Amino acid sequence: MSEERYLTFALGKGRLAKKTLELFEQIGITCDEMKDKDTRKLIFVNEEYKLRFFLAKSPDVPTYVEYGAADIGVVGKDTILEENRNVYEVLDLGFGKCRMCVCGPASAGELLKHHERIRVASKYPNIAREYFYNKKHQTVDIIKLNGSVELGPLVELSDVIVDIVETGSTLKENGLEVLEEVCPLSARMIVNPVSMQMEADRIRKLVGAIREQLKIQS
Ligand SMILES: Nc1ncnc2c1ncn2[C@@H]1O[C@H](COP(=O)(O)OP(=O)(O)OP(=O)(O)O)[C@@H](O)[C@H]1O
Ligand SMILES: O=P(O)(O)OC[C@H]1O[C@H](OP(=O)(O)OP(=O)(O)O)[C@H](O)[C@@H]1O
Repeated sequence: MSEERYLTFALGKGRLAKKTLELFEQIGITCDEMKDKDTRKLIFVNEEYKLRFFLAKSPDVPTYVEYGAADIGVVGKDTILEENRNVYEVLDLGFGKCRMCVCGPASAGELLKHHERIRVASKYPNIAREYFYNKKHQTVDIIKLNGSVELGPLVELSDVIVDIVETGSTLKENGLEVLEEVCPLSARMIVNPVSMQMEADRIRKLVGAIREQLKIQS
């Protein structure tokens, strides 16, 4: 009889990782080694269930999953939309809730209303392009930034930004506001299409257990 292969998980580093591991713990899947903040180890194994976990930069998670280097990934919907990889999105995990929004000074509202050719700064150029060109049919100039995107309008690099809003405090502290909502976001589970077939039973059981756990919590 062939030995069961490891099911590999790629988890986005940062805000979502802790919640993801908590959720796995609630359904009995533990990986204590991963909690050690000082470790330089990259891959963690749960021998009992034949699982492997690794943390990766969020935008790389859909890449690992598309190529099958990971069977399953957990990442924000923003990253899924931006990276547009060939993966199945199987579950909304319900945490990491926030919104993708067009933000700027109140005065930029007029520029949006009149479909002016504005400058849009964003860490998410593909989401910004999809929204302005395909949804709003508005020609804009998109400027890619890698963080602290709110600086864009403050230093006049851009008229508006497309960025994540959670509590709204970053906007408020910088005299900016939400002008339009692009879409709601939360953490999602994604699966490699081949793994979905080859490991159908294990993945179905896992997704079922998580879904039940999420129901209990809500
Ligand atoms: N306030 C928030 N700001 C950013 N992301 C948020 C927020 N709230 C929830 N999220 C979700 O958490 C995910 C991870 O965000 P986080 O900033 O921790 O990691 P990241 O995208 O890898 O960023 P970086 O590498 O720049 O730190 C986001 O992709 C998003 O789906
Ligand atoms: O509505 P809020 O609760 O204020 O959260 C939104 C802020 O958090 C994120 O930035 P992050 O902290 O990830 O840093 P970054 O700007 O370097 O990406 C996001 O890009 C906003 O700036």
